[in-house]
Amino acid sequence: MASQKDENIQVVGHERFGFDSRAETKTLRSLYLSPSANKDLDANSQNQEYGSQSTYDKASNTVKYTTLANFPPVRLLPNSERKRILVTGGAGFVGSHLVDRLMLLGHEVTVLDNFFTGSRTTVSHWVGHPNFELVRHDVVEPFLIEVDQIYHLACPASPPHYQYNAVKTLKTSFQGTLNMLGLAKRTKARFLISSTSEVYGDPEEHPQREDYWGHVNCIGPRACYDEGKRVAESLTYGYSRQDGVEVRVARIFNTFGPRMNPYDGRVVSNFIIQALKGEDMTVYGDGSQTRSFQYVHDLVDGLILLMNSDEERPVNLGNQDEFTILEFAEAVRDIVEKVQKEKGNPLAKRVNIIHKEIPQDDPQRRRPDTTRAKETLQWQPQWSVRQGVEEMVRYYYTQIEEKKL
Ligand SMILES: O=c1ccn([C@@H]2O[C@H](COP(=O)(O)OP(=O)(O)O[C@H]3OC[C@@H](O)[C@H](O)[C@H]3O)[C@@H](O)[C@H]2O)c(=O)[nH]1
Repeated sequence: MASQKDENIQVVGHERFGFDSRAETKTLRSLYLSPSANKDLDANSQNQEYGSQSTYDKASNTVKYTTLANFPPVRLLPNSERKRILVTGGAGFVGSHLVDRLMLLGHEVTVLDNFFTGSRTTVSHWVGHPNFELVRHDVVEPFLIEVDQIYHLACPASPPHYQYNAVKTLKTSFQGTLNMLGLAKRTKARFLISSTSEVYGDPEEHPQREDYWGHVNCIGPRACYDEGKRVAESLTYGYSRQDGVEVRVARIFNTFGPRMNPYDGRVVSNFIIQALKGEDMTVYGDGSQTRSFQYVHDLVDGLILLMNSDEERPVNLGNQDEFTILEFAEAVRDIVEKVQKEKGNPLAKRVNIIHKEIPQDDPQRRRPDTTRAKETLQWQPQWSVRQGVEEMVRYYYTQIEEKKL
């Protein structure tokens, strides 16, 4: 897991396409990392005034919730620059990081979420802020609001979650996208959909470029998500051609970071939690299948750039560093051991890596060709996988320590 640069990244985001998305990493971290984990990564980190809404008391095994009087300072934007932004799935893993960024930048943000896989706690630090609104709503039902931009992220994304109720996943992808495109048409809002690398299925071309049409088993267990997202893309371009809706399509490759549901079954959270708890790490199959993992702040940078650019074609957003799953398991184990040692809490013995049956239709190789994102958005990931995994390990470490997991 060679890292390109492991220095502390102080600022994320860009000033481009008339939209300034820069934010200080320490401010973002204060919204999801505990003060001690934050200090470990950055000795100059702010003392957290707003990120921590609950305090765990070991002696009494109680947790104290505080209604926050303080919000993180948000940028003051002139009316002409302040946008009304809707984020569907805004209480999910990716959505909540996007919401943090858009809020810090000074925009008015409305989050729609049915909390099926998202959680109110991911955005609770903004509840009560005058620029923020949280609405429990399922996108399969119409929703009316006046907005300038729509980030349509709502859909379960982890294979066990999206397969749990396949029909609902398809309905969310189709009906939900139809409703949000209808809203974009009526309000003339710009519409961005979070599509996925899964539209390429088990790819026969490597790496995957946006003009590759994919290799999807339309009757397999993954089809509800893969075909759901494919039809969602078709709908999106239908509205663009027929109704002139301004559309943006992000094909998101494997993404990880803090606030990922630790039990959603995806590989990064599974491996970290298993290693932290001293349990066997479960590699599916022989572990020779590959993935390329991007850190969530890079994805948020890419989504905002894409939304504000002129690029109407689909754009891959992902990290190009490709690992076999077995290599990745070993790398995660090393990082977890490093953090445990630093915390003076090493495990008595190294966790084992064991093998389990590989799920049907599991893609064998996956790596994005990100030439288009580089050329049209001037975007490329700045976080190494190691930096991201380490931050995520520290996040889960304190969650376990504080008995939140
Ligand atoms: O405990 C585990 C979990 C997963 N895996 C393997 O790790 C690889 C990655 O699995 P994940 O479940 O994290 O993610 P997948 O790549 O299968 O799907 C993901 O693709 C891109 C996104 O759109 C979605 O978030 C998700 O569907 C797979 O080969 C899987 O079989 C393990 O070896 N062990």
